[in-house]
Amino acid sequence: MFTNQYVGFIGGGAIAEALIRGILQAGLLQPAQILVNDVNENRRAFLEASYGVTAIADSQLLAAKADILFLTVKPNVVEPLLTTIAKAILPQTIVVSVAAGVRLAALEEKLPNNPIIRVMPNTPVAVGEGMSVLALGSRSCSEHGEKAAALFNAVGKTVMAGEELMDAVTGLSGSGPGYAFVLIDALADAGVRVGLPRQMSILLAAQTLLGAAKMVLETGEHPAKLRDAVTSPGGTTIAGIHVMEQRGVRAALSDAVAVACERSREMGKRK
Ligand SMILES: NC(=O)C1=CN([C@@H]2O[C@H](COP(=O)(O)OP(=O)(O)OC[C@H]3O[C@@H](n4cnc5c(N)ncnc54)[C@H](OP(=O)(O)O)[C@@H]3O)[C@@H](O)[C@H]2O)C=CC1
Ligand SMILES: O=C(O)[C@@H]1CCC=N1
Repeated sequence: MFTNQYVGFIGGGAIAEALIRGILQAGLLQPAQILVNDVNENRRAFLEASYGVTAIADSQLLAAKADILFLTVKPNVVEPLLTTIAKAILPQTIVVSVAAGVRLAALEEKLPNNPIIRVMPNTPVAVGEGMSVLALGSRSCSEHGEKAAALFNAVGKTVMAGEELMDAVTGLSGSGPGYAFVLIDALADAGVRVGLPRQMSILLAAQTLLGAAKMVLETGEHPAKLRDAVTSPGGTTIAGIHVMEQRGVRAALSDAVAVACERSREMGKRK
């Protein structure tokens, strides 16, 4: 599907690196097929040295070469960047924007000919366990969607959705690894508090969340049913869960997702 094709990234930061690492690890593309642009020369050199990809200092040159072009800059940089590359990009190039809050309509206005796809991935794409949600723009057909989905399927799970769900997706799975790292860190600290060595505690916390997540995905059971199976009557787990409920862990997570979703909405309104 990607033979003799170039995949370009403008913006070589955290999410671009996670995608490049995951895509190469999956063997979907060869390093020579990946082109990267970043304003920072050191960053370009780092990506070239670490992954064997080709760094291009001029974003217009990269845009002109890419068959699929990822926009992996911060949301406020997307529109000026599109003004810069609009004349250079070929009309058949598929543009994939991962910028939080940036609407398809705004992208399509700036690039009037290209098929555009808006995606919200997350950083676990770096280890093949990403969660990416794709929304097709008005000029994208199913073939464009399948091509983009193939890249994201290689680095995790993929769902197609309407753009109206993107702010909610951003609040849950886009930002979600951040919440999960806080939880793992907090559990690891808690383990240290009750006497576990630090490294062992981090392993126990991370593997426990990984195992629980895998059980939800593999059994298809409702998480509440799986939780019930851990909680022996009068036992340890129900004693711990009682404290979580008392301290509002559920409500805190609910508010975290709602506030992040709202933040994504606000970013979409910004001119
Ligand atoms: N990180 C995440 O978990 C996720 C991020 N996203 C989205 O991905 C995008 C990038 O986020 P993230 O990777 O975290 O951000 P980073 O700041 O890590 O990466 C952005 C990179 O782009 C560079 N840059 C800035 N301006 C330009 C330009 N005009 N041309 C080329 N490169 C430029 C930045 O350099 P400098 O720092 O010097 O300005 C930086 O290296 C955002 O829109 C975000 O919403 C989406 C899903 C998840
Ligand atoms: O924090 C952010 O704005 C980006 C979007 C989703 C995850 N990181």
